[in-house]
Amino acid sequence: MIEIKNVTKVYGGKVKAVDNLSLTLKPGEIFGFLGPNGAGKTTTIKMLTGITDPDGGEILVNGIDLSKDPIRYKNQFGFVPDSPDIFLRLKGIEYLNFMGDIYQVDSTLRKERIESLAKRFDMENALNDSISSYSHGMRQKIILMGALIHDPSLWILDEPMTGLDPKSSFYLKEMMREHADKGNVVFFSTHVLEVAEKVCDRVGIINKGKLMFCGTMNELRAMVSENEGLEQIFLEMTNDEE
Ligand SMILES: Nc1ncnc2c1ncn2[C@@H]1O[C@H](COP(=O)(O)OP(=O)(O)OP(=O)(O)O)[C@@H](O)[C@H]1O
Repeated sequence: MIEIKNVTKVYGGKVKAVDNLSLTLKPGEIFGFLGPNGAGKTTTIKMLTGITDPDGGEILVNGIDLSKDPIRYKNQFGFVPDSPDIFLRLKGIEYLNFMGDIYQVDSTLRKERIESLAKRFDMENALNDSISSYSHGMRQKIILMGALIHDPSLWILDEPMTGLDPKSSFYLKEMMREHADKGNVVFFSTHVLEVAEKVCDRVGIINKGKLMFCGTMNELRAMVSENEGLEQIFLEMTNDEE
């Protein structure tokens, strides 16, 4: 469960990247966070993961307050950032073991998880190569595998489908569903409406730091008139003209 309460982030004293945002995500749901470029999605994710501090409001994951118990808080989630270009000098397997060490995953469990994730993402033959030799999609996959190695209850994924081939994207969506169905929460950002439409139980639409809509895809569809598509509603909600 994620509780974001009246959270605000202001950059440089003037850019309100996130403006009084409140969201509650319940166990069992895949939540898609949608918005155009610069809407405040990454800033929200950075606050949710403790990378940057909010200027106001509070955030709780599974009842744990980020500002009061940051280590226990951070143990609750696995995070995949939008840029997978980190630890390029490590081999895939070294990176996974590094993540396993950080999260204190014991060796038997670690081996099992690495094998099963590598199989799912078709990475079995790439684990002994250095990450710098990987394609963008493979880098995305190794980061994803590292984020899931401690089997966190909450998944936080920033633009997770970008760069994945159709097969991996399909498996990831399937894994997201399975994970949510076990009573966990999957929170991911995207600027692609079709992706959200296919996998989300609920979506939040953010523009200029403000939440414009939060509800199920059916509730969003109900707002669409006969002559409009979902895309048009999305564009209207995120239109820059006042
Ligand atoms: N470190 C920073 N310093 C100053 N302003 C920033 C910083 N990071 C983001 N911003 C500004 O905050 C606003 C929200 O940016 P953010 O990156 O959260 O949007 P986003 O929805 O993730 O966009 P995108 O889809 O392009 O990644 C934008 O106006 C952006 O220019």
